[in-house]
Amino acid sequence: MRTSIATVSLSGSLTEKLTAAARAGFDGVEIFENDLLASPLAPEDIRARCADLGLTVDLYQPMRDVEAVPEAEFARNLRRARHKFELMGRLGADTVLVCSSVHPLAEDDDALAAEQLARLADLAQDFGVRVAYEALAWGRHVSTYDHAWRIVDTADHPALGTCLDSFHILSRGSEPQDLKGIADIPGEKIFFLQLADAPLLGMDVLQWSRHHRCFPGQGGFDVVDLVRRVLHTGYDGPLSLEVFNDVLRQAEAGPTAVDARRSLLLLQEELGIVALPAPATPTGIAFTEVVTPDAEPVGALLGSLGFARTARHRHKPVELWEQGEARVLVNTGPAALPHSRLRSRAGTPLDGTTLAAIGLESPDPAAAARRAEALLAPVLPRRRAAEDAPLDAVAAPDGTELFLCATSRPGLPDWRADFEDDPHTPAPPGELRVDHVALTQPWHQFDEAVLFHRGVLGLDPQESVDVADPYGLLRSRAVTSGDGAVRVPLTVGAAPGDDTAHARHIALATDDVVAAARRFTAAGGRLLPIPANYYDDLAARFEFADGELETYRELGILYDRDTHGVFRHCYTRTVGRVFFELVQRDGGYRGYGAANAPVRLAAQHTAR
Ligand SMILES: O=C(O)c1ccc(O)c(O)c1
Ligand SMILES: [Mg+2]
Repeated sequence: MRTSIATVSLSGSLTEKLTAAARAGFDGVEIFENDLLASPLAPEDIRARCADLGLTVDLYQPMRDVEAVPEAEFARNLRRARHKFELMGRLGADTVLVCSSVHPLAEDDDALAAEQLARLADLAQDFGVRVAYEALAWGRHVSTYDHAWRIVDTADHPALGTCLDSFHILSRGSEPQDLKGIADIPGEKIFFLQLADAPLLGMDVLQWSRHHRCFPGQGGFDVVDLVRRVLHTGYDGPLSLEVFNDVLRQAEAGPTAVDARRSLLLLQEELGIVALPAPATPTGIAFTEVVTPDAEPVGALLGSLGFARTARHRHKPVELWEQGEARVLVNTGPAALPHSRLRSRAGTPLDGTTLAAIGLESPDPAAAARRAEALLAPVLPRRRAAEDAPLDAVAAPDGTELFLCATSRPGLPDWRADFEDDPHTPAPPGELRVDHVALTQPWHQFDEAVLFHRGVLGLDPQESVDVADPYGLLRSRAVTSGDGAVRVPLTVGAAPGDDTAHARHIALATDDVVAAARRFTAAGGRLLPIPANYYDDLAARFEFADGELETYRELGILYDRDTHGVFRHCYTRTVGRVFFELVQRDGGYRGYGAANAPVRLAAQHTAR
């Protein structure tokens, strides 16, 4: 099906919006009136620009407060409409959206609304234009799609149809009986279909619509079900995204358009109208990769955690550190350089150390890369050098490199083959494995990141939680594989220069966090000190065995429980923007210690 996007969903000038939409592969656009009014381009130039970019102008919108008004008022509306229909001819747009009136003079009179909309449609017809009437969820008298359709049906005019908008419909209720009426609308009378999702918030519907819409798959509405119902009517117009969102208004148009189109591809895949390579959900973490200008502090930290440097890359400045099943690459190559230009909030240069890549163990690396590419993820060069193994890798929205790995699997390229073992240092027999890898995200990319990890990698998003940081509020949402072998909490919300809240971390699972913490400190490692107040509160909330709480207090071990089990965890100091966590997950505990995160974040700010 054709896909379209409303210019209001993208930031920048009209030209920037059009370019971004075309580059992301959209077939058309809805031109929002304000974008046209603010553009220095004449309508004919906009039309030509769209044609050059391969875009059709699928809708001009909105016309407001047209119907069910006193005759003198309606005469003025027709005059206004004539101007707009002329403009649409110059623009090359054949459909105009009229949203249901919020005008104080509008009357609760369906017959009048139908009669006036028919007269509007008469005029539109003279200009070769069609009118699509849409119920705003907060319309004064018409606020539901079935009411708007009844009026259109009564008007019975070939140039008048309805526009369905998933937000207005689903924000008012999405029980099957609320949606049954869609089947009664003939497909050819649905002139347009606008799609938006939204998080389920208990708030005023106008504010919800104007500030919190998101792309399908990023909120809580069942947009797929709605579109399926609309397609059953025979509707064959475009699937068009109309997302009013405060964050997207500030984000760059190019990446937003890609995010938008990925959302539509996934929606069409669910509907069975687009075939994409099937997801090959990762089965484990093969490695994590830290880039750093100086391998020494990272190596010292890894050493205290019981890791040993077991191998080196054959032609790149990359070391492999191993302990148990956990593997960390330490890369001091050119990738480490751009980060060294980062500045902290205080303006001081940041240590560029960061977690820049993850190796995901994949059941089928090539297929996983094909799916990622089909979903518009940048595919990274398969070989960095002629001698390297041809590895499949793609970039996540934030630039994190995701290597799709087949570790020690015969017949498939093996990242491990690029490393030469140090004959003197075998991997230590430790017990650590990666429990989770926490990836902080740029503030404007959270919804995109969650959709990417779900749609591209096949990971399941978990509940979203808010975490208080001393200098902001962070939102955190983990994406996981069904068996928990891959767990990636995504976090966002910190000011860009806040290096504490932006630090990423690798959590290592152990069966005995007290023993692991003691080994770490005995090896010279320093754990993050946790305030005494925290332990006083723990004593109030839980009962502990004799001496247990004292041990946690002494080491800085945090404690949490859910309905399944118990979580004990502690943190190393931070190097640049990377730290480690030791975790003990017992009895099927599902979370990540979110209840403790505010204390941890405050302690990390203090430690800096
Ligand atoms: O918020 C609004 O005014 C508005 C305008 C046009 C639309 O298509 C819509 O869904 C909402
Ligand atoms: Mg709309």
